[in-house]
Amino acid sequence: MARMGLKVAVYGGSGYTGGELLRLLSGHPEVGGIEVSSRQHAGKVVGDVYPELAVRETFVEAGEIDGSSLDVAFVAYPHMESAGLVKELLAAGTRLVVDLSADFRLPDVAMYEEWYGPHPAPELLEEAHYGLPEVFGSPEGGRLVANPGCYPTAAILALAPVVKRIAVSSVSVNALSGVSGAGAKPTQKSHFVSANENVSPYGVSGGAPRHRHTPEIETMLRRFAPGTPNVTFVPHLLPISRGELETIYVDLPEGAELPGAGDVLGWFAEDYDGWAFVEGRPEVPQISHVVGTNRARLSVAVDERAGRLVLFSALDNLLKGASGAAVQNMNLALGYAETAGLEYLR
Ligand SMILES: NC(=O)C1=CN([C@@H]2O[C@H](COP(=O)(O)OP(=O)(O)OC[C@H]3O[C@@H](n4cnc5c(N)ncnc54)[C@H](OP(=O)(O)O)[C@@H]3O)[C@@H](O)[C@H]2O)C=CC1
Ligand SMILES: CC(=O)N[C@@H](CCC(=O)OP(=O)(O)O)C(=O)O
Repeated sequence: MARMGLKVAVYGGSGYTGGELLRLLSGHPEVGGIEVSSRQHAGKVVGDVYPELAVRETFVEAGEIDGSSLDVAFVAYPHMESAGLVKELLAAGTRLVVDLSADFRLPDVAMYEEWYGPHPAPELLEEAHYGLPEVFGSPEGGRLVANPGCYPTAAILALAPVVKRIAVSSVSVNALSGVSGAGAKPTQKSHFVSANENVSPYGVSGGAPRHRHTPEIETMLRRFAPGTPNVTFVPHLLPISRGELETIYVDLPEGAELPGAGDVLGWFAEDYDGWAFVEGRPEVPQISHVVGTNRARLSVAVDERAGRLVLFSALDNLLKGASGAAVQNMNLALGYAETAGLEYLR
C-alpha cells in the first residue's frame, strides 16, 4: 500500500547535499514519496550507485518529474543553474521550493551580478525567505526558501547576537572547511592529492580576499545592524571530509567597553532559546562536536589584552550548513516541528 505523506523531489540527487537530503528524507515521518533527478545516473537505482545510502528510488531526468504534483522540491544544483528550475517549479505549482544554491540569497540583483553573474530569475528575489530561522524567523507559509551558504550560516549565527547589541568596528572570519564543501566533482583544489596532508587558504584573488560568501554575511547582518563594517572572510580547505569551524575576530570602536564572555554567552542563550539546533557553550567548539549532526555550536573568548572579542562557530557543512537546514526549513515552512525527521541529529 502506498504511504501517504508529502511528495518531495530532490534535484541534483547525485551530489553531496542531494545524497544527504535523500538520507534525511527517507527517514522523515511526514514524507510519503521521493523523486530524485540526476543526469549522469538517470535510470539507475540510487542504492545501486551509492550503496551507502540504501535508497531504492530510481534516478530520473529532471524533466520527467511533474512539478505540479510536488509538495516540496529541493534544488541542489550549482549556483546560476538553479534559478531557472526554481522558476519553472513555482510556475508549475510546486507548493514549496527549497533552493540550496546561492541564487536567491542576495536580495539585490546588482550585488548578485557582481559576485556570481547574470541572474536567471531576478523577479523572484523579493519573495525568497533567507532560511536561517534562528535569526530571520520561520519561512512558514512561504513558497521559496533560499537555503543559506554553509560559511554564512556559521558566521551569522555567531555574529548576529553581537552586532545586534553592540557597535563593532571590524570583523574578520578565519574559516576552515572539509572537502565535501567543494561538491562531488573533483577539482584541482579538492583532488585527494591536493587536499591530503595539506591546509590551503583560498578565495583570495588579485591579492585580496574575495570569496562570494562575504557579501552574503554582510548583507544579512546589515538587515538588523546597518552599521556592520565590511567583513574580511578567508576560508581554508582542511584534509577532512566534512565539518566547518570559524574563528571570528571582532574589534570594538575606540573606547567602547568590551563585554565579558558571560555577557556574550547570555546573548546566545537569549537569542537561541527554544531553537533545537543552535547552542552557545562555554567550551570552544571543535569540528568533532558537530559532524554528523544538525547542530551549530557557538562560543566566545575575550582578549582583554588586545581589546577584542573572539567568537567560535562549528557546524557540519552538509547538515546545518546545507541539507539538515533545508529539511528544517521544509518543516517550518509547512508547519511541522523544526526537529521532524531530524530529532536524532540534535
Ligand atoms: N557541499 C556543501 O557543503 C554545500 C553546498 N551548498 C550548495 O548546494 C548546491 C549543491 O551542492 P553540492 O551537493 O555540494 O554540489 P555537487 O556538485 O556535489 O552536486 C550538484 C549536482 O547537481 C547536478 N548538476 C550539476 N550541474 C548541473 C546543471 N548544470 N544542471 C543540472 N544539474 C546539475 C549534478 O548531478 P548530475 O550531473 O548527476 O545531473 C551534481 O551531482 C550548490 O549550489 C552548493 O553551492 C550549500 C551549502 C553547503
Ligand atoms: C570547501 C569549499 O570549497 N567550500 C565551498 C562552500 C560553498 C558552498 O558550497 O556554498 P554555496 O552554496 O554558497 O556555494 C566554497 O568555498 O565554495
